[in-house]
Amino acid sequence: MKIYADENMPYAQQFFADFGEVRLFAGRELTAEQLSDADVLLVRSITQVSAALLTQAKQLRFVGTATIGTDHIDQAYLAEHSVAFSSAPGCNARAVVEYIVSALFTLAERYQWQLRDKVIGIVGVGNIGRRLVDVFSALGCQLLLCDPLRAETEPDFPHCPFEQLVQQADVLSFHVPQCQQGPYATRHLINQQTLVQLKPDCALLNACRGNVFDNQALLNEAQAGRLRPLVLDVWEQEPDILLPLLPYVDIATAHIAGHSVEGKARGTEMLYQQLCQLLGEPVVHSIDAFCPPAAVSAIEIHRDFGLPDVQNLFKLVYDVRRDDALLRHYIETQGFDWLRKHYPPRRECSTVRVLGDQLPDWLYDLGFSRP
Ligand SMILES: NC(=O)c1ccc[n+]([C@@H]2O[C@H](COP(=O)([O-])OP(=O)(O)OC[C@H]3O[C@@H](n4cnc5c(N)ncnc54)[C@H](O)[C@@H]3O)[C@@H](O)[C@H]2O)c1
Ligand SMILES: O=C(O)[C@H](O)[C@H](O)COP(=O)(O)O
Repeated sequence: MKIYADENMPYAQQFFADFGEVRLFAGRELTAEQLSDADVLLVRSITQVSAALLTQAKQLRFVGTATIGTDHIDQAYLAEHSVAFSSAPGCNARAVVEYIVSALFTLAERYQWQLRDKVIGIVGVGNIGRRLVDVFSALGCQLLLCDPLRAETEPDFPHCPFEQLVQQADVLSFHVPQCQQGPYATRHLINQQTLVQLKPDCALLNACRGNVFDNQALLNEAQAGRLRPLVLDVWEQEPDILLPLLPYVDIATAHIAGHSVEGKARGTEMLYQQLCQLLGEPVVHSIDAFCPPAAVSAIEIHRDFGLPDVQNLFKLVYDVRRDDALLRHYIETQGFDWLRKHYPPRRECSTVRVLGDQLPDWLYDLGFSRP
């Protein structure tokens, strides 16, 4: 069996070598010719799996993407050609949550906010949005949730229509899939018109897909002197992002919100489990055997613990300012894809056990492990 895997998919050899030869490829450079003998294709978000790419892949049985988003996959084509498909829902949700929490802690410090005074709007309450609700509820923040699809099927879902959210929120964080058309299209949810309706200092965070925000509209607004806190992990036209926007962005990163060691490894593991199921093989590998130990795996706390302490504890695990600094330093010399390929290891809060007496439950709701 020939297994083609993106070179940025961690542990691909370890998970898949039992099934055959694992060949690594550069995500944006894969050609139809290369896939002529492929049985399995494993991609990340930068490979467009289209009819054109698969024209010569006559023996392809399985396509997997080690990501949550699936907008780069022509799933209808795969179904028509009886090629099994799997994504990795939820694999890096925790990493994105920790990215957003770190970003909001940074903004709170920079603009002297009390997070509890802010109305936080979450657009898209799926795998990531739900976890954010848990975390921000644990921190005592006020939340408004917008997810019209959930509202349709869950009568108790506390849906706030987007138009209302735009007017009321102090912070808006987006966690929707890329969807170009239809009643729930997400393209340019933030555009010239919605920007005018927002509170002037409403912070905008995008860690889902670049074209959910009209980047040129953000630039126009900023160049007209209307500045607001901005956090962008994803951009229109990656990897060729709108560089003039950069000076106006508080936290700018290279589509790495989900790139924790665990998030990426879980993505590979989930595809491995799917392939085992397809082939009727037992699951014998797990990321526990492959992920290295975290530098800090336990801390002890023996006193009252408040929000400032949590912010410091969070920084011990992940501080998004590191990734912002890397982007600003390297974007023009090395480029967007280089930053992603050379992303320094980042662990999730779950790798740190917090020990101590009478610690509040909400500490663990944030993702830290119990003793
Ligand atoms: N930056 C990163 O590294 C990174 C990492 C992981 C995921 N993502 C992106 O984040 C997105 C969300 O991830 P997820 O795991 O939470 O996905 P999910 O599918 O679990 O949840 C998405 C939610 O958005 C809702 N939704 C769809 N259209 C909407 C609309 N127009 N308005 C409001 N809500 C809408 C859906 O009903 C669903 O509940 C993914 O699709 C992916 O594109 C980015
Ligand atoms: O949808 C996702 O899961 C993320 O956007 C994913 O982490 C993107 O990263 P990539 O697969 O390109 O490394």
